[in-house]
Amino acid sequence: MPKIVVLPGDGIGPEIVASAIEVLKVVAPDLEYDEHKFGGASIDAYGEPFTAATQEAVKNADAVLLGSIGGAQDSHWNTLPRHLRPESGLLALRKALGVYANLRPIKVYEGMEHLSPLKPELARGVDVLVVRELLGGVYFDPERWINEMEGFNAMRYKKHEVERIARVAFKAAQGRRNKVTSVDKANVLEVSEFWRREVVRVRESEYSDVALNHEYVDSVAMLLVTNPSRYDVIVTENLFGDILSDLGAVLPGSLGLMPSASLGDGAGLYEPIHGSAPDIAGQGIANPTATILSAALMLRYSLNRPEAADRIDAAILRALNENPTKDLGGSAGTQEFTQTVLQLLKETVSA
Ligand SMILES: NC(=O)C1=CN([C@@H]2O[C@H](COP(=O)(O)OP(=O)(O)OC[C@H]3O[C@@H](n4cnc5c(N)ncnc54)[C@H](O)[C@@H]3O)[C@@H](O)[C@H]2O)C=CC1
Ligand SMILES: CC(C)CC(=O)C(=O)O
Ligand SMILES: [Mg+2]
Repeated sequence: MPKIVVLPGDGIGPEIVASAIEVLKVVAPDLEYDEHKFGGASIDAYGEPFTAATQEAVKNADAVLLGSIGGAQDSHWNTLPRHLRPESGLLALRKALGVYANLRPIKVYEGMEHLSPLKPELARGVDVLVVRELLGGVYFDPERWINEMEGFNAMRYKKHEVERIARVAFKAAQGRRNKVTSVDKANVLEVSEFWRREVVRVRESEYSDVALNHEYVDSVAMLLVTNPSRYDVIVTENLFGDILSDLGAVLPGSLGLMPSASLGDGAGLYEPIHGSAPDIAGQGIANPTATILSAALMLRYSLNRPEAADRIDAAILRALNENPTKDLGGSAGTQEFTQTVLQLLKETVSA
C-alpha cells in the first residue's frame, strides 16, 4: 500500500488538506496516510518546524502531501530566529526530499474562461507549464547574513543545478508544444548569463528538436498576463519562478486553482502554490482546488495512477462550473465545494 505522509501545516492548510484526503479516499481507497504537524503547528507543539520524527517519516514515504505553512505578517513565528520559522521548515523539507523541479501548471480549462479576469479571447486555451528550480538561488545559498549595517543573500547557480532543471523543462516540452522559454535577468546578472549559457548547451547537446528562446523576467511579468499563448514551458530559477507563478494565478482566476508537483529522484512533494492565507483561515471559505489538483498530480507522477488523476480533474472542472467557491465569485465554502466534487466523483463511478 502506498504510504502518503500528510503535512496539513498552518492557516487554511488543515482545511484544504482534509478536502484533498476526502477526494483521494474515493479514487484511491487503498492509500495509507501518516499525518504530522509541520511548520508553525510543529513549532508550537515541539519548538521546531520540521522535527526529526517528521524527517524520518518523509524519508520513508512514497509521496508527501502538504497544505501550507506560515502565519500572518505579525505572527509570533516571525520573531523567531530564521532557522526556526515555518518557511525554513518548508525549505528544509524540499531539500530533504531533493525535489529540485517544481512544476506549476497554469491552465484555463475549456469552459472555465468566465472565471478568469482576462478577456475570454486571452483566457481561452491558456496552458503554460512553469518549471521552477526549487533547491538553489537566493533561498538556499549558505552565504547569508543580517546585521545592523546590511542584509545579504546571494543568487548562485552551479552547472549541475541548471543542467538538471533544463532537462526537466526540455523533456516536458517534448510532451507538449515543443517550446521552452528560459527566463532570466542576463542583461544585469552574471548568474543569469551562466544560467542562459547552460540552458543553451543542454539544448544543443540533448534536445535540439525543442525550440528555445530567452526572455527577461521583468518583461515576462507583463507578457504572461497580456499574451499568455506565447508560452509553452517556462523554465526559471527559484525566486523568479516563485513570483511568476503567483502572477500566473491571475490567468485561471485564483491562487486557489494553482497546484504543484515538486520532483527529484525520490518521493515527490505535492502542494498548492499558495500560502496559508491567514486572512481567511478558519472561516471555511478557502478554495481547496489547488490542493485537490496537487493530489491528482501525486497520483499521476508518484503513484502511476493516471486514471484516478483524470477522474479528479474531470470532477473538479464540473464542480468549478456548477458550484464555484467565493474567491471565484461563487458562494460555495470549502466543505460545500468538496461535497460537490465527491458527488460528481460518485456519479462517474455509477455512470
Ligand atoms: N508553500 C507554502 O506553504 C507557502 C507559504 N507561504 C506563507 O503563507 C503565509 C501567508 O502568505 P501570503 O503572502 O498572505 O500569501 P497567501 O498565498 O497565503 O495568500 C495570498 C492571498 O490569496 C488568498 N488565497 C490563497 N490561497 C487561497 C485559497 N486556497 N482560496 C482562496 N483564497 C486564497 C489569500 O486569502 C490572500 O488574500 C506567509 O506566512 C507566507 O510565508 C506563502 C507562500 C507559500
Ligand atoms: C514560503 C516560501 C518558502 C516559498 C514560496 O512562496 C513558494 O514556494 O511558493
Ligand atoms: Mg510562493
